[in-house]
Amino acid sequence: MSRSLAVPARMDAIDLARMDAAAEFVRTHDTAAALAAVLPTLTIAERLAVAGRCRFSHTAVLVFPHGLTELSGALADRGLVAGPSVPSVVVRRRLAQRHGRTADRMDVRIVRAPVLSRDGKHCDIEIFASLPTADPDSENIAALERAAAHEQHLGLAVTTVDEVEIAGLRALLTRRAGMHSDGGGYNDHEDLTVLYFRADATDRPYQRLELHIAGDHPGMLSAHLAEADDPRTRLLRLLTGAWATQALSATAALGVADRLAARPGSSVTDLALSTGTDGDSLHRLLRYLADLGIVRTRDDGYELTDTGRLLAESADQSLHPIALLYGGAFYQSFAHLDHSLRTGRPGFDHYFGSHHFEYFTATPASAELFDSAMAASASIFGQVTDLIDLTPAHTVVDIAGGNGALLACLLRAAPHLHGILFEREATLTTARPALDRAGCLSRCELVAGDFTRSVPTGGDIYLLSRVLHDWDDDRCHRILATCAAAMPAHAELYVVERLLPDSSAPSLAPAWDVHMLCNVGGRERTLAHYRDLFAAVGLDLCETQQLPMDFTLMRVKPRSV
Ligand SMILES: C[S@@+](CC[C@H](N)C(=O)[O-])C[C@H]1O[C@@H](n2cnc3c(N)ncnc32)[C@H](O)[C@@H]1O
Repeated sequence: MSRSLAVPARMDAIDLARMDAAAEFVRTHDTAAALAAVLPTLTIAERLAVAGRCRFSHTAVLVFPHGLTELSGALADRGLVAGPSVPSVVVRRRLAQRHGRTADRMDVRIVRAPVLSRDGKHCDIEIFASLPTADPDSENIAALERAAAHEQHLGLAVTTVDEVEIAGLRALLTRRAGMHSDGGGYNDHEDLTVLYFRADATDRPYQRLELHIAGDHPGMLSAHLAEADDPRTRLLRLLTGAWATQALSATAALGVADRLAARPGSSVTDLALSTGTDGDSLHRLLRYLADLGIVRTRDDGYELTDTGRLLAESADQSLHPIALLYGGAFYQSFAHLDHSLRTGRPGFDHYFGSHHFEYFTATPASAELFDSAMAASASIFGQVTDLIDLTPAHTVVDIAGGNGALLACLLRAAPHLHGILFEREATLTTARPALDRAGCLSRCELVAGDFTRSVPTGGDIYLLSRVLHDWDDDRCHRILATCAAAMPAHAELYVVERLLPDSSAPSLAPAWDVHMLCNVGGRERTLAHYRDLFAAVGLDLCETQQLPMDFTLMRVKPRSV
């Protein structure tokens, strides 16, 4: 029953319904269920890693009572007991910033009311009570805040104060769970650091998550706040993606990365002299590269970060050729994405006048760069080797295997194997010396041909790595049909591709799908799409295995009759 108040209630039906929903959520969830609800894109193992370092502690709402008496009454009406109030620091400042005021013109208190979670653990609903002030706009602000519900969140109490573990948690939330920093702060009244995260997805009961950490952690907090861009800043950062591509590509092309790899701590003067660049311009580039996380300062010079090291040609599994390709031909063609969007045809063909395979054939230097760029992802190939049982096989046929990097991995892992590299004549020219350098040429047959017409028969294992995504469904059917026709009944086909996720899970595949649209004329696909392509030519998808860099290995077999 509602209590009679001396003044009419200020809290409205929205405030009360939000408090009810917050309490009900706590009663019906435990830590595992709460994490599943707000972090649906994490794998079970990742959620277990979060649960190992956090416990579900509260749900939070912002409401607008006249004062704490009205709030306590509303809580009592719901069978809840208001705990003592504490001044809010972080939410008060956020409210002030949103409405262009100084924090001293806002009065926000934190009141917690205990509620047992589904597993009987002590949790709270955390209520931010924004009290009226002399500000003539108080009621307008209350209405705007009620409509936007900016402060609703689900709170996790972090059970570790180890900053490395907390950094790992932040990385899981931002890189794997698709959340981004939504600010935070330190409340000295409670000696608590809070880090807020927000997901743009609307398919979850709380879009915001709070990590609630005992003590003051200024370094961690400032790193988190630096990532909390407002939408305008975030969009501006995205719009400068082309600048980042060129900065990285120039760093690779001019040998800056290699010089830094050879001489970590080099001064700008030394770097400029050794790379033939202008000192002031190079200095400005290095400052941008530091912002991008590619270099960092050391004494009075610079050194590469782990990410930056991959730009050096000399690096193990270097991405140098990819930097040159993405900053070169594929950069120029990406400027014609609008053509692809209007016509469904590659911007590359529109700009260069021919399909990229033909263009690369006609310009051998670009062809070599393309083949090296493909081989630069060879780090995934090592893992493919571990996932295929090579023992019973005699012959591996790599269809459109580029310069033979994957085939060489398999042949090196299994000295009894014989390999066939099936490629276009032009690519075999660069593949031969590459296989020779890998020490595999003597066990390899190089066969030139067109995979839409026929491929070598009699293999035990067939490979199609990053081939199908180059083509539309009709061409894929043709390629797969020639493979199916050549494969003995016992043979297996292994397909490497990036799968489009079924959910909003973060993945490299959507970006590469647009790249395929604009540069190649192909597409990335979901697992179900691939299964249908295989089924249409009598092949069955048997198994999938996850590879690094969001690739998947699919095992496919001829359907037994
Ligand atoms: C994206 S690359 C993949 C290379 C390699 N499998 C890898 O994963 O690194 C696609 C390859 O398909 C080859 N290719 C294109 N058209 C072909 C055709 N009609 N017959 C055989 N190979 C072809 C290209 O030469 C190129 O090396």
